[in-house]
Amino acid sequence: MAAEDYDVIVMGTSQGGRFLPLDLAKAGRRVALVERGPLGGVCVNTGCTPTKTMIASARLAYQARRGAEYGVRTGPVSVDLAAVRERKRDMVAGARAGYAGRLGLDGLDLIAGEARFTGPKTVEVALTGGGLRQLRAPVIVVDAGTRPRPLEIDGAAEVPVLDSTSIMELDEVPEHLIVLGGGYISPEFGQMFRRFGSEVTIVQHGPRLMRAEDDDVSEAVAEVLRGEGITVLTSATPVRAEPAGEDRLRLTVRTEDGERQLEGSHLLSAIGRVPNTEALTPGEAGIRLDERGFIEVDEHLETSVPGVYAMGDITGGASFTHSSYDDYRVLHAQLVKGEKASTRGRLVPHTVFTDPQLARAGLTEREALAQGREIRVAKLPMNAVVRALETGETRGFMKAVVEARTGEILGFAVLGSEGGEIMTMVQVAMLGKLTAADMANAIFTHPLLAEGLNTLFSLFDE
Ligand SMILES: Cc1cc2nc3c(=O)[nH]c(=O)nc-3n(C[C@H](O)[C@H](O)[C@H](O)COP(=O)(O)OP(=O)(O)OC[C@H]3O[C@@H](n4cnc5c(N)ncnc54)[C@H](O)[C@@H]3O)c2cc1C
Ligand SMILES: NC(=O)c1ccc[n+]([C@@H]2O[C@H](COP(=O)([O-])OP(=O)(O)OC[C@H]3O[C@@H](n4cnc5c(N)ncnc54)[C@H](O)[C@@H]3O)[C@@H](O)[C@H]2O)c1
Repeated sequence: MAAEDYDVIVMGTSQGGRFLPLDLAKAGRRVALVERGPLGGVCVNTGCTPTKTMIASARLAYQARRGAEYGVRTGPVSVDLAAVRERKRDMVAGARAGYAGRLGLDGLDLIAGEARFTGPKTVEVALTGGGLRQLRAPVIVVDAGTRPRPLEIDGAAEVPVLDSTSIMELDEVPEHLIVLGGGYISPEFGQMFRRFGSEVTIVQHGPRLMRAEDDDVSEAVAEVLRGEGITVLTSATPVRAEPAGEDRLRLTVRTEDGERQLEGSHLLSAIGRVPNTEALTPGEAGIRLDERGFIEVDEHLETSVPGVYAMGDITGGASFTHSSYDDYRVLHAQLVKGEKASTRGRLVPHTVFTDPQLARAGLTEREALAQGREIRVAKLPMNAVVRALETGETRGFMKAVVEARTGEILGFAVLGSEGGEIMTMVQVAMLGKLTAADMANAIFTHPLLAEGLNTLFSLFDE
């Protein structure tokens, strides 16, 4: 079968995969866009959009139960998970349709199917509707993402194991949800389902939740979760799963005090993600993978094969929608505008959508010390922020790490109400090279959460 020639082939329709082909087609290139799943990738379909939509329902349930604290009487609160799911499905459908509506462009061929490399610049697509197509292009962009890491413990095949996608399709609130993992997904879903009414046990094999954070930060997150009635087990490794009577399962975990058995109604595995590289057969093109199976790229996002680029989670870097979107910026500059662009030195923040949110930009205290920097650290509990007191959202704290001599802000973490927004203010200050003194002396409106930043950064004056 003769190959069809294109200027560019893009695989995957996520952050870059959804914008880059449009830009390229508008610039007069002939583009093939190949997608094996629903349009929009993980973020829109099974990641950010649905989770944050469901988290909003969970927060409302939580707030409703706290009504009396604010002098507001509410009746008993119950959650209709099927209705929560419906709201989530509508949100996802809307986001997906919004993107699909923009695709009708001359020069852009959307091909539904699974792409695989057959050579450095040739791709075969197994069409969703049956049949094959052969494509060829001098430039190929891979935005094929990741999927949940499968649980590989004894008995995993004998019990239903939910992942971050299937758990959002439940229509009844689990009686007791056991969550494996202590990264991003586990606390977001753990707290969500606790607020929906489940008993929740989090099993984290590391000694702390969110190990990339400083100890005091991850301890505070665990405290918040425990405060809502979630059992958080750390240094606990799942070793075996088995059925335990009707609709129940038993999980054996290895802890420092020996083996322990947990019984629950549902099991969610959130133990990380693996790259979608198998189906892609990158070896056929000579594309080098790292030891974890992710695609190796340089600072320009070019793989070991010139003209073949990769972006997003499949490159094994920060796994966020905004970092994937920034990869798009880098590729847009190079492939559309013909400029040089790089991922080097970029400041990638993150926000975990627990309530309160955990957010960070820049270095942790541990990372700054490991770099041999002379630092000063200030911490302010959220209950010292007037707005937090007034709104009854006093859990958590803010933490700033600055260079001792110059006051340069090296890092900022917050566990607090609207933590992501607060962190972003400090991130902007970091981008603008403002110092701790600038933040201490700025006039912020009273009584905003932002005002707490005056107080936090003033602590460096003491
Ligand atoms: C539950 C959950 C919640 C999340 N919440 C957040 C959040 O709040 N904020 C945030 O920043 N990030 C969040 N993320 C992470 C975010 O979703 C990802 O970082 C982001 O989607 C990565 O985008 P990507 O460009 O790597 O591609 P992906 O979104 O992974 O999309 C890859 C696409 O490629 C397609 N594909 C794969 N292989 C092939 C092939 N061979 N042929 C054709 N098509 C193929 C797939 O079908 C998919 O559509 C969350 C993730 C999960 C799982
Ligand atoms: N708010 C957000 O930005 C957001 C939300 C959800 C997911 N995400 C993205 O999705 C990605 C995947 O999230 P995740 O939480 O699955 O992965 P993760 O890599 O963040 O965390 C995996 C967790 O599983 C634990 N673990 C690993 N193997 C285990 C095992 N065998 N048994 C028990 N625990 C084990 C690890 O110690 C770690 O705590 C993240 O990298 C993140 O970037 C982002």
